[in-house]
Amino acid sequence: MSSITEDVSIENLSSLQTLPDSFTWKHTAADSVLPPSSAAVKESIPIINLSDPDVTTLLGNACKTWGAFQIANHGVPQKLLDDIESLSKTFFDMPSERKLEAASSDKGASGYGEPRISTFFEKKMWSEGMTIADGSYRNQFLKIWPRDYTKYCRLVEEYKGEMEKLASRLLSSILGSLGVTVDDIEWAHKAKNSGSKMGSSVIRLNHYPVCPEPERAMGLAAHTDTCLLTILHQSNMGGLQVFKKESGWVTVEPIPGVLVVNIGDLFHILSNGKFHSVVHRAIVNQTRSRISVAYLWGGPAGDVEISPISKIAGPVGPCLYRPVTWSEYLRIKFEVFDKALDAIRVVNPTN
Ligand SMILES: C=C1C[C@]23C[C@@]1(O)CC[C@H]2[C@@]12CCC[C@@](C)(C(=O)O1)[C@H]2[C@@H]3C(=O)O
Ligand SMILES: O=C(O)CCC(=O)C(=O)O
Ligand SMILES: [Fe+2]
Repeated sequence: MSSITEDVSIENLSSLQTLPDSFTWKHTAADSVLPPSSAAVKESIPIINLSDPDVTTLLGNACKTWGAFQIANHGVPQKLLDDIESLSKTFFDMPSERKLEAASSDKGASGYGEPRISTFFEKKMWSEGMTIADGSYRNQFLKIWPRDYTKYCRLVEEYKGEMEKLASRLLSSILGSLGVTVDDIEWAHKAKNSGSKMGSSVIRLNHYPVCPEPERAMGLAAHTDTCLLTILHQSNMGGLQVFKKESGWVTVEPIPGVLVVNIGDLFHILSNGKFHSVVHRAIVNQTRSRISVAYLWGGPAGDVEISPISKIAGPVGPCLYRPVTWSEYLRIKFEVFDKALDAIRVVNPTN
C-alpha cells in the first residue's frame, strides 16, 4: 500500500522506499507493465546492420511494420556514447538542489524537469530528465559545472554532430525504400547542395531511478515523438517498450553499442502516412536505475515546413496532411496530445 500522500518531487525519487499515491498508476490489462505470460512468443524489433547491402529494404520494412528498429555498424564512436552516458550519470547523481539550479523555465525549453507530456496524465512518472534544446543549455551547464563547462559543451556539440550525420544518412536510406531521394524534398535538397546542416534537434537525457513498486509505476508514459526520427542510446538496462497492434507491448532489449531508432510524427507526415510513428514508453525496475539519451531530430534548421512528399502521395493522390513546421506541430501536440495528427489532417485516409 502506498503510505506517502504528500506531494513528492522527481528530484527525490531515488530516496523513496514506498510508492507515493501521486506516482501510483492503475494499469489496465492491456497497459500492464508486467512481463507477458511465458506462452507469448518473444518478439523484437528488427536489428539492422547499416553495412548490409539490403539496408534500404530492411529499413523500409522495419518502418512499415514497426516504426522502430535497432542499428548496428552505425559509425558513432563507442567512446562518444560512453561519454554522453557518463555526463548524464554525473548530472543525475548531483544533489537535488544542484539539479534544480538547471530547472527549465518552461516545459519545452532547455533544462531539468519532468517530461513535457506529464501534463496529459493524472499520475506522475517515475523519471527525471534534462532537455538540451538550443544554445540556452550552455548557461545551465555553466551554473552547475563551472569547471567542466567547456568539456561538457564540447561533448554535447560533438554528440549532436555525429547524431545529425547519422540521422541524415538514415533519412536518405529510408526514403530510398519509398522510391524517392532527398532531392524530392525541397529543404533536404537545399541542405545537400549548400552543404549546410539539417540541424534542428533536441537531446533529452532521461533517468529512471530504482523504483520500490515498478509494476504500479510508469517511467515515461506511452507517446509518439513529434520529430522526424529519434535515435536513442539506452544504457545496458532495458525499459523501453514499443507498441505493436498485433502483439501489444514489446520490450526493446539493450544490445551494447547498438542504437534504437523511432519514427516520429513528422516522418509519418512526410511519408504521407506510409510509415507510422511508433507508440512507445519506458517502464522501471526494482534493482537498477536506468539512463537513456534521446536525440530527437526535426530535420531542417529554422522554421521550414514539412509536408507529404508529392511523389509519394502521387500526382493525383491526396496529401493527407497540411504542411507544418516542427515548432508549430509541437504547439499543437502539447495542446491536443494524441490527436495532433488528426488536427492537421486534410483528407480522411478512407476517402
Ligand atoms: C522539442 C521537444 C520534443 C519533446 C518535447 C520538446 O519540447 C522537448 C523534449 C522532447 C520530449 C522528450 C521526452 C518525450 C517527449 C514526448 C516529451 O515529453 O519531451 C519528447 C517531446 C516530443 O517528441 O514531442
Ligand atoms: O528512455 C527511453 O527508453 C525512452 C525515451 C523516450 O521515449 C524519449 O525520450 O522520447
Ligand atoms: Fe519518446
